[in-house]
This record gives sequence, C-alpha cells and structure tokens, in this order.
Amino acid sequence: MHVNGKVALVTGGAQGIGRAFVQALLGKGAKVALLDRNSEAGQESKAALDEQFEAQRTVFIQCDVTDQEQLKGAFKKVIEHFGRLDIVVNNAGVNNEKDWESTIQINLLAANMENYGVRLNTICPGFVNTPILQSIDKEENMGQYYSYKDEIKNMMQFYGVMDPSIIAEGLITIIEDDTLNGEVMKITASQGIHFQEYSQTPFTSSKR
Ligand SMILES: NC(=O)C1=CN([C@@H]2O[C@H](COP(=O)(O)OP(=O)(O)OC[C@H]3O[C@@H](n4cnc5c(N)ncnc54)[C@H](O)[C@@H]3O)[C@@H](O)[C@H]2O)C=CC1
Ligand SMILES: CC/C=C\C[C@H](O)/C=C/C=C\C=C\C=C\C(=O)[C@@H](O)C/C=C\CCC(=O)O
Repeated sequence: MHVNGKVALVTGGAQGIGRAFVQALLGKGAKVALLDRNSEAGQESKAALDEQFEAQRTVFIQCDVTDQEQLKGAFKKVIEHFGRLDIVVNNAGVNNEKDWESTIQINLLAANMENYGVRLNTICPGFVNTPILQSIDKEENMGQYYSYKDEIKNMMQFYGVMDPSIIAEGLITIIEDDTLNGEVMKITASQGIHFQEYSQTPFTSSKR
C-alpha cells in the first residue's frame, strides 16, 4: 500500500516512538490523527509537526485508549475529519509493573482487531531512546523489578539503544509491503530490521 494520500491513526503519538511514526507517515504524504491521553504533549507535538508539514494533514485527538467510549469516539472523529481510515498504529504503551492489568490493556489493545479485514503485524524493538526509559529508575513503575535497574542499564549499554526513526522505518516497510500479514518484525541495534522466523509444520488449514 502506498502511504501517500492515506489516512493513519497513531495511538500514543505525542512523544517517543509514536511521534517518530507520525513524522514518518507525514513525510510519506499521509494525513495523520495523533491520539494521546497527554493533551499538553499532543498539542506541542502537533504544533512542532505543523512547522514541517501542512497543518491540515495532522489532527490531535485527546484519547485514553483504555476508555472504549473515548476510543470509539476518536475513530469516528478521524473518519468524519479525513473521510477515511487506512492505517492504525497501536503504539501507546506504559511500563507499570505494579498495575500490569492496565499495562496489558494499554499495550495490547490491537489484539482484537483481526476481524476488521485488516493486515495485522507487530513490531518488537530492542531498547529505543524515548522518555519511557526514564521509568527504569522509578520504583513506582518497576515494582518488583526495581532491583534489576542496574542490570537493565548494563543491558542497554551492551545491546545499544536505538533512535526512534529506525522503528518508524520498520513501520513504513510493513505498510508498503502488502504481502506482510501476521508478521513479527524484530528491530535490534545489532541486526536492524528483520523478521522472526517460525519453522514450517506440515499441516495446512482448509480455512487459509
Ligand atoms: N522505548 C523502548 O525501549 C521500547 C518501547 N516499546 C513500546 O513502544 C511503545 C511506545 O513507547 P515509547 O515511545 O518508548 O514510550 P513513551 O512513554 O515515550 O510514549 C508513549 C506515549 O503513549 C501515551 N500513552 C500511554 N498510555 C496511554 C493511554 N492509555 N492512552 C493514550 N495514550 C497513552 C503516552 O502519553 C506517551 O505519549 C510502547 O508500547 C512501549 O511499550 C517496546 C520496546 C522498547
Ligand atoms: C525495561 C524497560 C522498560 C520499559 C521500556 C518499554 O516499555 C519496553 C521495553 C521492552 C523491552 C526492551 C527489551 C530489550 C531487550 C534487549 O534489547 C535485549 O534482550 C536484547 C534482545 C535482542 C538483542 C539482540 C541483538 O542485539 O543482537
């Protein structure tokens, strides 16, 4: 699918990886709805992007993705505003080991989108240089894993921390290659963009 002229919705688009996604999509000619629960960061991001791209190509919608009503309303607004919706990027995420139920609810929201006739792919990055990494130093985020914070920092040094732009490059690859569906794209500092490979099994479903 060509990105040019398409409409994308990016959750958690106000900062970090989501912001890089929004920027890359705009750079490829898309119109983008930037959803985030953080209104201040969302508005700041939109203002900064408007300096680089035509303002009417980006809309910021405040939305907490765990609130089904807000989320449905946001999807509706995007279609009303831009007239269509072609690409959904489920990026919003938190690191909160003390409230893992809400972490799952936020981070894995897309899991039930497969019945909408869309291609569904996932991106699994190693460490990426975004504000979320500051949470490693906070007991309120790390909970029982707080004592591993120095170990995690050592891992970050060992494996490297990537720039969000490479994750955005992976997203554009997924959108542009229509053959990709059900794929797990891994992005690491040492191997760059690559795919998880699964061994073939002999059974073929009659439903494929
Ligand atoms: N930074 C990293 O090293 C890695 C990040 N990830 C994942 O990538 C995604 C993006 O992470 P980062 O950009 O690093 O984080 P970040 O903390 O910099 O940005 C996350 C954005 O999501 C928004 N958000 C959080 N909860 C929300 C909610 N309920 N509703 C709407 N917006 C919400 C935040 O306001 C923020 O703007 C997350 O799902 C994270 O788990 C995955 C692997 C590595
Ligand atoms: C602990 C970080 C907290 C929050 C950040 C965010 O929510 C989640 C990050 C999630 C995982 C990051 C994992 C990164 C792991 C690694 O980079 C290592 O396990 C190495 C994995 C692959 C590297 C292989 C290679 O470079 O050859």
